[in-house]
Amino acid sequence: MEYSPIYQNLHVVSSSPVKNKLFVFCIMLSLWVYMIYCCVGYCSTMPSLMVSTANSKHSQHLKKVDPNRTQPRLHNEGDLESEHQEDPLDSLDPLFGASPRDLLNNENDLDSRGGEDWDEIRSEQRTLDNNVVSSLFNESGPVESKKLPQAIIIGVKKGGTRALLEFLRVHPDIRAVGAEPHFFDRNYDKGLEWYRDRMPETQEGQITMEKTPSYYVTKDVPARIHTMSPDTKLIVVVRDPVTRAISDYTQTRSKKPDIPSFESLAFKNRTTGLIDTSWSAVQIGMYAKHLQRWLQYFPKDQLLFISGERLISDPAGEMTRVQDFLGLRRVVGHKHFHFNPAKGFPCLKRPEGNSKPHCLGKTKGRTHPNIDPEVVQRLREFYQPFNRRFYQMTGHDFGWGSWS
Ligand SMILES: Nc1ncnc2c1ncn2[C@@H]1O[C@H](COP(=O)(O)OS(=O)(=O)O)[C@@H](OP(=O)(O)O)[C@H]1O
Repeated sequence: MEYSPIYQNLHVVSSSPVKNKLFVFCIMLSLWVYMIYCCVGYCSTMPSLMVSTANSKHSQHLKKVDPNRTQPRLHNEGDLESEHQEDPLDSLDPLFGASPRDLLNNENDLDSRGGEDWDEIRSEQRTLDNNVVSSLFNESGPVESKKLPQAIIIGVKKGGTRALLEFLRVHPDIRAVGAEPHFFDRNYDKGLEWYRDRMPETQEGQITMEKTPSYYVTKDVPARIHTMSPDTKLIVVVRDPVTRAISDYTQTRSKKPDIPSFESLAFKNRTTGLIDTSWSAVQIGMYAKHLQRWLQYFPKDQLLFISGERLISDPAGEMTRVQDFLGLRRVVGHKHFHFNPAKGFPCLKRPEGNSKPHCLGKTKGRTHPNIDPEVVQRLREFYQPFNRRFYQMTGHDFGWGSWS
């Protein structure tokens, strides 16, 4: 017989019961060390015990990873329409008339593709739950099915909609599609079954959600959502309309660096100070106008307005309002947020463990260009009556100016 060192070694090990036991003991020891390592949060490849109690209770039922989710990608970290400027609220109605001049083309908005940034924190939790807990249940598991959304984040563009959706997706009773389906504005002819198919599977008691910020300003959308279900809960993240317009412009410029300056787009006539309300970046911020349309179809208490500013300064407080509005347990709170001073934003963290918080990617929080202060001031004056009306309609002062 040929000499084989492997055979020899195996033979030696298997022939000695003491060595055999030692071998098994070493393997067991390594496994235990690895498990402990995982439990304290340093491991992302093994089932973790870091899931919150509330999460684990619900996620027991989660047998599948959301097929709609993108794969994890980590990141560490006055009416001047007429020159007379009487009452802008009475005389302006851009959305019922001509379509906005959309130099800020949304079609290729990176955000439409979904919140890749924070997928890892959720999919990790849920996949692990699936692995560990599903084995404790019967083979077939609880029934899952795709449902039309019962709640939708309808706007506004650049308000903080992605952050809100990602915060909500931490909640075990919410399943949301990451990408923006744009069903009620761009894909309506595809039918409700197409729309339903975009949704993640849910179990009894879970809420299905999506976000498409252009809904808030699109003329036909309120009627269409009402036709789908008059009970749909609607969430709007609003932000100072001047900052929102600049953010909107910044996003477009990042894709089309050659576009004209903000100042030249904002005015119809810079000398007279006439604001160009046909520019979508200006038009979107006339929140009161858009709200009028929604209130023709939905009662006020079916809409929740979240402050984009507070979503940054007090994410837990705003999340409490949203969870209450949706009739959910208050699961997402202070312990899920870590403020990242370098980014200037709250990032999501696991309640336990010491893994790194997860922040939104670099398409959020871009540096805004410096805009001529006179132009900013003129825009503030322009929005003043719209803001005031919006505060009256919502019963909430969002604090976007000293006049309030
Ligand atoms: N936690 C957290 N992390 C990062 N960014 C945050 C966060 N909360 C709110 N924001 C603000 O969200 C702004 C983008 O808004 P949206 O997500 O609604 O944009 S989009 O319409 O979906 O493109 C984005 O606007 P810009 O700062 O102008 O880029 C952010 O200010």
